[in-house]
Amino acid sequence: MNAALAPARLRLGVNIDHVATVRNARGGDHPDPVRAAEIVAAMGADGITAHLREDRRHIRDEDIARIQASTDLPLNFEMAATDEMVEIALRHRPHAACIVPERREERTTEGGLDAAGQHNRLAPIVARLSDAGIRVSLFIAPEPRQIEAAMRLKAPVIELHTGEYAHADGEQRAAELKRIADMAALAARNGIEPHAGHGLTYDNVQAIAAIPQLAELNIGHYLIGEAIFTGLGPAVLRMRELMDAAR
Ligand SMILES: CC(=O)[C@@H](O)[C@H](O)COP(=O)(O)O
Ligand SMILES: NCC(=O)COP(=O)(O)O
Repeated sequence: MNAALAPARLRLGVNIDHVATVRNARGGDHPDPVRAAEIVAAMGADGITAHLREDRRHIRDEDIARIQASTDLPLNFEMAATDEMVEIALRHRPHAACIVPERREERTTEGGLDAAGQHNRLAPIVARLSDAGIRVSLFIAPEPRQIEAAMRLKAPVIELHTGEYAHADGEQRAAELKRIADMAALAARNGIEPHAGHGLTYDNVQAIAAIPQLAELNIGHYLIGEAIFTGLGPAVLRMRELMDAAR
């Protein structure tokens, strides 16, 4: 690894949404994503990510303030580009707001935000959040036109969607990895801090973690799944270890 290119430490943001998915399956308050946030903080993770979906299928409104109160870690609030979500973000003022695409019928966030095609809709949202001191991130596919759109929108951060990479094999995976590496470099050259996430696992994280320009990975579903078998603390530590070994 070229130490001159790599940010000091690749941050790990842990997405705790799917603790809430399990909680909601029974309609009660166990397992509590706040307890997960506390464990994640104690294990030395660098941030908490939570996605308040429009349908509230996992994280709910009241979780946001509780998560913020439970740890000093920065909260990366994932949100759709809607008036409702902007108001919620402005009320809670998280460290960062990551604007994600949302389709109610999807199983998960299947693709990146079309920042290039939605400039006029996104511009006032990015401006309002930024004016409130919230660090805006755009969850986009690793495509040059989306990076260029992020530049036009003056977003300080992008998060590259790694789902296609995670689902690909062989040559296709290598091509996806190259796309992510190239777009991380393009973003960094243009003053945008690149992050990455979605579908990352112990098996596929290292090639992504080795991309020198990336400053942060956000990882959730796999870690929460592993936590069932090993506990959340050990799962976070193992992911951290793999990330560190890749740099
Ligand atoms: C935007 C994103 O990738 C995360 O929010 C993560 O996937 C967890 O939420 P979903 O599984 O509901 O998409
Ligand atoms: N933005 C990606 C994220 O927060 C975590 O995605 P996943 O690991 O749950 O697929």
